[in-house]
Amino acid sequence: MSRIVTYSPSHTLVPTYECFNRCSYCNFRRDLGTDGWLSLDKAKEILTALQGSEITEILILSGEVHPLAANRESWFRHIYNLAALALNMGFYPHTNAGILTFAEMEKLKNVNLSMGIMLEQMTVTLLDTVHRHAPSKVPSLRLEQLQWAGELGIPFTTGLLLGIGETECDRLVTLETIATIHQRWGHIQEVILQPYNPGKREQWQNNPFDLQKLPDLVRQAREILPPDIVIQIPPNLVPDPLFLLDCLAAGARDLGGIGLIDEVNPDYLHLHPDKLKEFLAIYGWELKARLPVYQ
Ligand SMILES: O=c1nc2n(C[C@H](O)[C@H](O)[C@H](O)CO)c3cc(O)ccc3cc-2c(=O)[nH]1
Ligand SMILES: C[C@H]1O[C@@H](n2cnc3c(N)ncnc32)[C@H](O)[C@@H]1O
Ligand code: MET
Ligand code: SF4
Repeated sequence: MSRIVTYSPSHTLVPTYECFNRCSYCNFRRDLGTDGWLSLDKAKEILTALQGSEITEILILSGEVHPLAANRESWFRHIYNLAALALNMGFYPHTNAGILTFAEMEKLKNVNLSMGIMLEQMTVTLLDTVHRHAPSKVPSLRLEQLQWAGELGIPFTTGLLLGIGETECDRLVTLETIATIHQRWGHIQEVILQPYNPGKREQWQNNPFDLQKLPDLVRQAREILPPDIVIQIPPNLVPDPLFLLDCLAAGARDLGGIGLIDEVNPDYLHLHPDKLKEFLAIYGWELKARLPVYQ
């Protein structure tokens, strides 16, 4: 019998690429005033074209507006409207718009199946390096997001960004933090182990995370995290399929959202799920589509 690994057939909608943070590794953000908003009409056009396809999840991934900026309220309303539109058109929205207020999160819960925010790392010294110009990456703020999602009972995705200047010990601390949060509320569905990969647009241009280290980290994560949390590896960021197999052997069981473009890493294309399925089958793994909420 083959073992099962899942993925979510997904399409990403980007309300805006404009972001007041400047994470050094980001290939997604645009400066304020250089990108508009995705209109509801355009979104409707995109979603209409996706109806009847295999896509079930709409990932709403956004650049962020400062919490005190004059246009914060209209930015939030726009994200809400996009999620509501996707839901009304029969899709399952999953929003990651960075740091939200408790009230914003509570409202977005009504139009999302699940939501998420990456913890990145709990390491405060990164605020002197890659997160120097990114107030949204203060670890205590991100941790609070996980706690609020727990209080609100929102099925939640989080994860670690690997290779941004953290130590091996830092990674374990971040995993232990997620485990502790989950023990209290039980709402963390999946933890993404996301290797940093340099892209064409970013300032940083650092070396990619050493993939040799990934299977061992998956193994450690499997020991630290409660058994009902699924470990997710984005397959396009692990270009050597043999490493992907090693990650599965170490306990990873999900490949995340797979669509045409990975908006966060546009330089790294996804293999078509049919091709991935064929490849994995050779090694005794059955690739199965799932919804944004695990059964
Ligand atoms: O295809 C992607 N999906 C991303 N997802 C979606 C994820 O792979 C799953 O599709 C959803 O969590 C649904 O289970 C994220 C979700 C989050 O909550 C936080 C960060 C990410 C990051 C990515 C990403 O970089 N690429
Ligand atoms: C949406 C998530 O995408 C991740 N992210 C941002 N930039 C990169 C990159 N160059 N490589 C890999 N992941 C990245 C961060 O973890 C963010 O929280
Ligand atoms: N800005 C959000 C975050 O960093 C989500 C998109 S990142 C490309 O958490
Ligand atoms: S990673 Fe998210 S918060 Fe950081 S600059 Fe990019 S879009 Fe903004």
